[in-house]
Amino acid sequence: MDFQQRILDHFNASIDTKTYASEVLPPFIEVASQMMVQALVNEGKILACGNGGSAGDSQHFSSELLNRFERERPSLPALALTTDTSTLTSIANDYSYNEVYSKQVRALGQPGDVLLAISTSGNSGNVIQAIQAAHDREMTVVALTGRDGGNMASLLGQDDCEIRVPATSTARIQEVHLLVIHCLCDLIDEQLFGASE
Ligand SMILES: O=C(CO)[C@@H](O)[C@H](O)[C@H](O)[C@H](O)COP(=O)(O)O
Ligand SMILES: [Zn+2]
Repeated sequence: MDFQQRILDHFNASIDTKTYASEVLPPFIEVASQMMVQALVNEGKILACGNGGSAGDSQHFSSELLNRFERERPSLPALALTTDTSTLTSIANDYSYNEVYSKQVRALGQPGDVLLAISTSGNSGNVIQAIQAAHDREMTVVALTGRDGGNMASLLGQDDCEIRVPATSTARIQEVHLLVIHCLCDLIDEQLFGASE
């Protein structure tokens, strides 16, 4: 096995996916950033959820709002619903794993908040139910998806925004999701705190 070539194959596939995504995603990323800025300006917050690597992305996003991205600025209200193991395990144990995020959204979400729903397949049941709960709470949804958008895509309304990575590999989709998250953080700072040098 030629591991050097295998590594290069990963790098090249990731580069190709990002190049293709750069041709289709920027307008959706801008809209999503505007949705988030509107929530923050109106004293709202952003909740984030996903599974596996997307749980990590949820926490990556919330930490960059709560702490900072690349500039000194006040903390911004964001919360990853993926971290409280007592809450997650009790809901999964007492009800269903599909409800681990939706029950938190129903408790924490307020009208005007945004849910960042992350799923490479668009078919994770707990993320789907989180979207339904967000709509019930009069929240809007930014969906980070891939493939054909899955069942999440058909749940989204005209006030929501889907950022769908044009790829099928979970790893390649996630690599673009992280770039999208950093674009969102940058655009939020630019709109809230002025153009950077
Ligand atoms: O990170 C990876 C694969 O790269 C995995 O942990 C992946 O996140 C898990 O299989 C998730 O359960 C996939 O869920 P989803 O992205 O389809 O919603
Ligand atoms: Zn991964």
